[in-house]
Amino acid sequence: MEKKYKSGFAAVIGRPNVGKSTLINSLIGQKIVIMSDKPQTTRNKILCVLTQENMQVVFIDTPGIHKPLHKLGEHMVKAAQETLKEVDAILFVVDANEKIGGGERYIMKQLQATKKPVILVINKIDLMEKRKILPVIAGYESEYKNIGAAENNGEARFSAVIPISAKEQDNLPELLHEMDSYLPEGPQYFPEDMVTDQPERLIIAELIREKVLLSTRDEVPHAVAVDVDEIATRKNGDVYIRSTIYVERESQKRIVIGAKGALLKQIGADARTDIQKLLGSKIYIDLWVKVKKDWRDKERVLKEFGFKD
Ligand SMILES: Nc1nc2c(ncn2[C@@H]2O[C@H](COP(=O)(O)OP(=O)(O)OP(=O)(O)O)[C@@H](O)[C@H]2O)c(=O)[nH]1
Repeated sequence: MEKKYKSGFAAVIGRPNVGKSTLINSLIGQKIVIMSDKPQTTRNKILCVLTQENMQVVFIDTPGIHKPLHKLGEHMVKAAQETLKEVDAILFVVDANEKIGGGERYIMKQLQATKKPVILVINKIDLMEKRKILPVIAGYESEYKNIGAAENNGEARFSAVIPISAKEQDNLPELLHEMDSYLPEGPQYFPEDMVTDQPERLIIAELIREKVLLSTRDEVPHAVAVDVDEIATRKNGDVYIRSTIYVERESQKRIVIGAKGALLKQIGADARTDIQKLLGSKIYIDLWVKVKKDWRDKERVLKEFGFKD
């Protein structure tokens, strides 16, 4: 019998520096994850789309989940938790060589609230003697259980534990094989060439969204989605980008546009600087603001990210 195609979302969670970007890059086989040292102000970020013969996985980052509460608004933590409730699996990436600390415990607590399959990915095993890996696994399992007992009065377990080296590309097929069992049957949503094509669009949208959030501060709290409607390269190499910023209310639209369009202009100018860095060409940017009440709906988000009907 022919095996059905599978597709879905996986969140990649872990403290800074554990190797999330390296893992994504190794999975994809080319460097498309934008490593940014800017503060993570956004809701979610598509890290990459991995297309294989039997499955397609969209890896996303949910910034709100890896930082302690005091550093972030509660609403961002909530937003991240909501996202995690919609993914099919969660990859919790840790550094095998680091002791379990407050950061990991904080994340594990969040993860238990999601009730989703969590795959513990123990990274950087190339830096460790093989015999020392088992105790690391046992350490995490017992912590997770304890947190589960304290939080939910119940036993909590990782769905799987996979030791890997993202850098040496060790055990990655096993990780993907494991993921396959958590993905639902579904179509190949994104075209195969997504890896090189779409992320650029998504990253541009992401950069614009970041500028909107930065320049409006908390006045349009995360009620913003950005679509890149058109990217056209002119004969001389300049790039024209038309993009729509979606907000949920008229009042938010007024804020984003600003007095005499000043804020929108500023957003465009700031975004242009970054996009120019990304694309390496001269950029013209045409920004529109629209009110769309239901963009938060899952369907809307899926569409935004290029899903077909
Ligand atoms: N030896 C070894 N080093 C690794 C491995 N994976 C990642 N690294 C290194 O660890 C450092 C951090 O890796 P990143 O991939 O940037 O980590 P990250 O989790 O994405 O970090 P943030 O973007 O800060 O959240 C880099 O110097 C990587 O080269 C691994 O499997 N083995």
